[in-house]
Amino acid sequence: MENGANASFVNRIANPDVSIDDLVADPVARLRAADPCAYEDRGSEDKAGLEGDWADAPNPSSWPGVSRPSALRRRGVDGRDTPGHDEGPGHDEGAGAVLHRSAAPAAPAAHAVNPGFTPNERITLPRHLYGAGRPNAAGLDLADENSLAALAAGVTESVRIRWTAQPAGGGNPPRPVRNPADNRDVVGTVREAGPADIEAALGAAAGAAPAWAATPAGQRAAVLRQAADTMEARMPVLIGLIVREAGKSLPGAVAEVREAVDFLRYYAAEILRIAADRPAPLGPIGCISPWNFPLAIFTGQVAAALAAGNPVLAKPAEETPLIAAEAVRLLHAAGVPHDVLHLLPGDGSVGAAVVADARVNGVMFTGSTAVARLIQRQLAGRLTPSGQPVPLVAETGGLNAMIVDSSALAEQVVGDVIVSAFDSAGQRCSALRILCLQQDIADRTLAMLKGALREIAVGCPDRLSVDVGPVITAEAQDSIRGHIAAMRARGHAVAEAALPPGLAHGTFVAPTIIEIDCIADVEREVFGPVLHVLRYAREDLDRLVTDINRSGYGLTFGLHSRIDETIARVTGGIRAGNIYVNRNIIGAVVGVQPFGGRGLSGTGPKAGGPLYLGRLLAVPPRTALPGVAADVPAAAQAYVAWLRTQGWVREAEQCAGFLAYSMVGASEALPGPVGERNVYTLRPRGGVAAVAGTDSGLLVQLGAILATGNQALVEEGNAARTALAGLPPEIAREVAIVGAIGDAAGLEAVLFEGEVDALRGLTRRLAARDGTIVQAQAARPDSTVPGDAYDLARLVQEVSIATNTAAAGGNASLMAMA
Ligand SMILES: NC(=O)c1ccc[n+]([C@@H]2O[C@H](COP(=O)([O-])OP(=O)(O)OC[C@H]3O[C@@H](n4cnc5c(N)ncnc54)[C@H](O)[C@@H]3O)[C@@H](O)[C@H]2O)c1
Ligand SMILES: N[C@@H](CCC=O)C(=O)O
Repeated sequence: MENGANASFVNRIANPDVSIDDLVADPVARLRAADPCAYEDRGSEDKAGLEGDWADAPNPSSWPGVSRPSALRRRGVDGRDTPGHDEGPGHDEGAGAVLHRSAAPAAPAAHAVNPGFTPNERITLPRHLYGAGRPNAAGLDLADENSLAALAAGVTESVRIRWTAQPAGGGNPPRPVRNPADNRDVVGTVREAGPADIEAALGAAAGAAPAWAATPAGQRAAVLRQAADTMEARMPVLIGLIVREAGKSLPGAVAEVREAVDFLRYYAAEILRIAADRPAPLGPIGCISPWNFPLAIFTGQVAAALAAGNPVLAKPAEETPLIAAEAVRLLHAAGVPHDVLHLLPGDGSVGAAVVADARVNGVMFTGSTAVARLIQRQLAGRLTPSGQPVPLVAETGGLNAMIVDSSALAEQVVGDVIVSAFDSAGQRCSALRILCLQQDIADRTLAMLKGALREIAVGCPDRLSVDVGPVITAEAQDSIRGHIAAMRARGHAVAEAALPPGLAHGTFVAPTIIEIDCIADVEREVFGPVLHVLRYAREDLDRLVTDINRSGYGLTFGLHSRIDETIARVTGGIRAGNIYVNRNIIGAVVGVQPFGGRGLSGTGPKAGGPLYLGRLLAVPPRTALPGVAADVPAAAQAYVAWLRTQGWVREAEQCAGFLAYSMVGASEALPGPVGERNVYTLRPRGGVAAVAGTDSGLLVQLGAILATGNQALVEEGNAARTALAGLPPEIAREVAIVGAIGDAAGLEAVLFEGEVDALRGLTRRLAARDGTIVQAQAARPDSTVPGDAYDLARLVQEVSIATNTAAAGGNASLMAMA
């Protein structure tokens, strides 16, 4: 079964009703017999491009465009006369006609090929993967001619629409939004928000906060679900807009709409899950999003904030305001009141004005690490009405690596690497930046990668044949090209794909591979189609993991290996939020692979994960993951016992509560497709500072820190430190006495108890630091319930591990089914 037995073959070989003759029958002959017209007249185009290389990849997450009908090469999916592009035959035909004539035949239904076929009831249908309460977002089969006809009609409609984006107040004079694949194509116009628009939106949002907070969770969830249904139904039109405004490929745009729909349904389900706690919202939230997921991330932030009962000031990226405006129109139409959700298009200055306003009680930001730090500095010193530092959820960039050892299957590695590095023209925070190949297999794998590089089709992404579209702006293009030129000048070997002619009006960058000598050769996140490749010796594996961790980023990480011990060792040692084993490292699915990083890559909580809504509430639910078994460290238990022996009765009670509510060490398998195992796990964060004005406060903080498996960092100048005298050695080991908290290495979070002015000062000191964004959490002054003084969810590190279980020898879980 090793090496390439696919799941259906494995399933059939285990079926006693399938004869040997049937099993070994030629599948092509079988298809022809089922539909004599199938595969006629496709000639040599069937073998063109990547299709032949990847079509059999067993990974369910392989490049979504691989099954595209290659007969559509060089032809706009909407039949539009796209200027400057090579027009294939028939470009002047109507869209439906073009697609109808050139699309691949729809695959015959399974029962037509195999008359005895009945679906296995134990294999969940895609729509029901996440249970009855949350339908999976519908996809769009780009190899099916009916789907393509619907897509063509939607895209054509999308081209006819005069897309606009503006704030409710009217905004500044209009400016055109151009297609990055062809700057002569004006997609629509945006009126950016001016100071009066921002002020009006903030005033209205603050005024609307009580009513939205009082709206029952069920009603808010219903509105989000309605928006999800509308968005799903409108998928083809939205795809047309996303492709033109953001330069996304057609498969990428399908995934984008699906992710947005999933976010809406996920957060609707989540608010219902925790509604019994009657969670109180924070108040107006600023949602600031990037251009690279202009619908999904924009919608995800907004949906979460709305679900939690907060009004929203939504600031999309300046490059992609049109799709954001359409999402807001859909949400308003679904029932979100206009004074609750405000679109504020504009550049960073609009975002900065929202962040600066005292009425804003939380900020959700996705974008660069540098801007996240600016926002933290702007928020420093401000507190919410409940006396907490204003929450900042920042999801930022990554220097993502993949390690491939000599046991990995080269063909599978190459497919996963090409997708990870070059899908979306490398413009994903999750994209693979550094590939680490074990020396023994490096030459062969690199040769295969360079071969695959030559096969990547770069071009205008409105064509199904195109794998890689433009980068977002001329500025981005210059910056990426500058990096490639600088690496070449430094003597690194560079291999570039060829750019086809006819792309002069777009901002394209050829997919590129650069060989490097060490991780430190890559100094920053290069946000484009550039893959760095490093060779390592087998005996240096641990050092390599350390070097990757040392970069300070921690977003995605990949490992290709067939050796279980290596998988356990590397996934246990790597510090990344999303870990992928024997598959590609992009395309996290909402609720399946909760997404987000650590260190320079983000603050958490993970988007599309169970802790997310808690951060958008004034008082988060105490038990974010009911029913999961934590693994509370022995030192934490011993600490509670010690407190009791010392007569700290109230403190011992509070800390015993922490033991009950700690989630550290918990692991949960999340639902997903067969052939993949998705485990969500909670690890200790690392160093957590205890900053307390009283002995009692410090003792309670220590209980929270130990209950979550972290190391306590206590300032040597802290007068309350004397309360820790006499700690038994097994507990004292978990406490480090440090100089200034702000300078402490490994600092991940801070617990605070004391005066308001001291808290304000602390937030300013934390914001002034470089490196990881560290936030403080103040003790709840009104806390009377044991385990309630601090939100323990903020002291754990969420990690998602997705493993392709079908990578070695087919899908064993299917084979094991009766
Ligand atoms: N971790 C994730 O989930 C994730 C997802 C997508 C993108 N990213 C990261 O985003 C970056 C690319 O996106 P980008 O170029 O749009 O990022 P960016 O930081 O330049 O901009 C992001 C948003 O912040 C706004 N902004 C800029 N300056 C601001 C300020 N001073 N105050 C408030 N808002 C301000 C921008 O207008 C935009 O809306 C990459 O680094 C990528 O890795 C991360
Ligand atoms: N969630 C997306 C990346 C978002 C950032 O760009 C992925 O998993 O590929």
